[in-house]
Amino acid sequence: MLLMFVLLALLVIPMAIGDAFVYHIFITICMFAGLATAWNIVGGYAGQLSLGHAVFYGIGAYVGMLLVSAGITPWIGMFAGAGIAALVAVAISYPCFRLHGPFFALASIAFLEVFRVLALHFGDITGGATGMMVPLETGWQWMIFRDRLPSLVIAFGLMLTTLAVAWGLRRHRFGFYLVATRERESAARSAGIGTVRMRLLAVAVSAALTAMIGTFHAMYLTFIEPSSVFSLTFSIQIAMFALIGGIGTIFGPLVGTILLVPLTELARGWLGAEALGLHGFVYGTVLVLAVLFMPDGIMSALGKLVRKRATAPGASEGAPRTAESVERPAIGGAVLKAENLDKHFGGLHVTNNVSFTLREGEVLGVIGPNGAGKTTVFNMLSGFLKPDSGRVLLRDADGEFRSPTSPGDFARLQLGRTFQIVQPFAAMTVEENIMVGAFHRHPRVADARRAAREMAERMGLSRHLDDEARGLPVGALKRLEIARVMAMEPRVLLLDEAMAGINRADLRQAIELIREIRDTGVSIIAIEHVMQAIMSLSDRVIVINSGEVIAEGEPDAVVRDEAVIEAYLGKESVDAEAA
Ligand SMILES: Nc1ncnc2c1ncn2[C@@H]1O[C@H](COP(=O)(O)OP(=O)(O)OP(=O)(O)O)[C@@H](O)[C@H]1O
Repeated sequence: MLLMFVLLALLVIPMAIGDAFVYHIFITICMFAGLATAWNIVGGYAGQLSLGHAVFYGIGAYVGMLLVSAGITPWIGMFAGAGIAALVAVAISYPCFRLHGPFFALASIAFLEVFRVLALHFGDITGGATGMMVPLETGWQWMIFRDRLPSLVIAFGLMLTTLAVAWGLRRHRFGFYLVATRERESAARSAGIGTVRMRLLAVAVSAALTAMIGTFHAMYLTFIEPSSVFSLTFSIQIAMFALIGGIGTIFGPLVGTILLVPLTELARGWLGAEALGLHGFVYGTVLVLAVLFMPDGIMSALGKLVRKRATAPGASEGAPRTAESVERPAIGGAVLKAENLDKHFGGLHVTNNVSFTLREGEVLGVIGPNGAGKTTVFNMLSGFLKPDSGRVLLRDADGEFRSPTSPGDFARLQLGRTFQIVQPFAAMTVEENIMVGAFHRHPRVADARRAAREMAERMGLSRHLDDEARGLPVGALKRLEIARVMAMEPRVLLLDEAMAGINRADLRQAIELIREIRDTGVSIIAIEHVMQAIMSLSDRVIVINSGEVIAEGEPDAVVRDEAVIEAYLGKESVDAEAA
């Protein structure tokens, strides 16, 4: 409601005042709000801090201008520019996505400089440093007007389009995937998300929208030249509006722009004549204050003020729901086979000829001293590491054995894994975290939400549904990790120290929970140091020491094995005595 009012005001206020300068300010607000919102799809949702977004704005401006010079309307030029910008965005972002944080930002600045130099160099086409001017034909066809009102209407329309795209994206599965990728790339990959593809899509959409606004703005200014179009200051301004308003939020960039653009323009208007540069000082002071007092942006600060952490009606108090007792299915044939897995890290032989089989409906415990290579085996069983030799075979739903290679392939074959150090999507709510897993089986948002709520109830997380994952206690975080994976409805579940660091009450619940999961027919491999859990859950145990399987069998037999006592259990009891 408030948003409608604000948006309407952007159109009505300049019309009511009718002053050309006021029109100019509001056109600038709409343009920057659109640009900052488009930037936020990459910088906020996907977490790639681009400081070179003026590249796409410039492509839109130049393509539009060149086509107008050839007698083609900017309404077509706008889409041509968007298409070219999207292609350029994919081409230059693909190699840069390996870079994170400041390195990605630096690379984006480098590309901006390359485009500025190219525009100067190909002066025959772009007019070089002299710039390009539109042929002064007015009318809707050329997007050039004597009055300011039509330009405001177009800028407003472009801003609304961009906001609608950003809003739709964030609420769509794609938006969840983008934010999950930003928060924890490995957890996102284990949920079957093609993280590189997601980022490329984001950058393409963002670049296309930015270029469309670029075409419009070139027509509005009627003149462009390389240093003002491919400008670092301009790029930083776009990012700054989004950062101050609330990076990653849907409407933060709009709010940031509405507050900062009038301030810049008015300060320039009022103070520019009095004292040269003073407007920059005023603007800078406001930025510093905003960063000091609202480091996560205005929208986050407002969100914290109004957020009510309401308890969902009928929510359980944190204990996993006890399921009606289901008869445990009989253990079946092989479902996963590790064959002669060998892995080196430099000179370190981390796993040596590791082979074992997991059978359907079985719980296979994996124990061994710290640094034995257990997690490395898990990483090979889930596609995060490629073995130097050997292979992993996973049975698909039709009973055929396949040899998947990437985490996405493993996820598609219904293998889910947790991580030794929990990997929640910290800035997402508990519900959203579980939805990321649920999308695997339920592509529609409403279905995924329903499945996530059911899973939260089963895991005793209902009380926390609307809480951000970053604030959860350890026990709940461990349950959330399992909930996200279970929402994928896996047939094979890999648990990496799911019970480390939890208290006794939580431990009993966790053991019960894993029994329930097992009784639904899921085959489980669990790395665990908590012997109580290993002894009460495992049907079989394998012991890994120095990268080799040194024992395998029923839990009671394995713990009496001399080699196991020597390598693992004995050492632990000596440690316990010493403590
Ligand atoms: N990416 C890597 N690069 C180099 N060495 C690694 C890498 N990952 C693991 N290692 C080393 O490989 C060995 C096995 O590590 P791994 O994490 O598989 O052991 P673990 O049995 O899971 O231990 P823990 O019980 O402590 O988790 C260790 O010596 C570790 O330092």
